[in-house]
Amino acid sequence: MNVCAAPCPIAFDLDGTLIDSAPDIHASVNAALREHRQPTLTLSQVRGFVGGGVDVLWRNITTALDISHPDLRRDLMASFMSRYHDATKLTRLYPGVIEALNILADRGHPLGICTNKPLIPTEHILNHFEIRELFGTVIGGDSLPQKKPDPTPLRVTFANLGSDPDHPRGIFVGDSEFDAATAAAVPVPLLLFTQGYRHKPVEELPHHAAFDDFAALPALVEGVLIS
Ligand SMILES: O=C(O)COP(=O)(O)O
Ligand SMILES: [Mg+2]
Repeated sequence: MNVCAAPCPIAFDLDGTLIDSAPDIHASVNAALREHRQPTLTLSQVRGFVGGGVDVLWRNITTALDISHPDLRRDLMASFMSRYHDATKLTRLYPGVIEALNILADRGHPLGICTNKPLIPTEHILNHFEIRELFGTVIGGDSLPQKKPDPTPLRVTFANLGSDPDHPRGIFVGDSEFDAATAAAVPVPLLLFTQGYRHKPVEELPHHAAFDDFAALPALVEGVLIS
């Protein structure tokens, strides 16, 4: 595992890590399904489909609803995106996120976003919560040809934050199987937020430390750093 000295680049996942966005994703999915006279899904079903980006979300939805026609799938995704690109009404920051980000920024750590959410809704939600300026780089699910769990987006995030591209240094903060696999592939330490959209028990995901309250994050970051 690569170690990092302060100031250390810190990359954050978005959905299920900084924000609880599943209610807005659920609402946009169901509006698209209704528009095309399809059955709707529960919040917990949709929450379980988040993490791999929009293509994975809709692959899961069409499998669950047994929708096989490619034209219908394309129309559903277009209808979804027309709502999702600026959906913020039902989305909340997890408690303590702003305070933790400000503490880490004040300590001089360069901060970035590495999400599988497409860039347009990502930028929209960061601006909505007035936290966009805290991040030196924002890599979305459609910013590069690769998505998490491919390590490339996280490597690019750290490189954009000043890390040597050939020897990535940094810390990743995320919530899911996708994030755990990505951090392990770079490799960098993962700080796992346990209140997000993970499927498996915490013990089954490779991680450096786990936390359920953002108030604990600054101390966990300090614990990773070499002095
Ligand atoms: O939108 C998704 O499916 C995943 O987004 P995340 O990478 O921020 O968890
Ligand atoms: Mg996530």
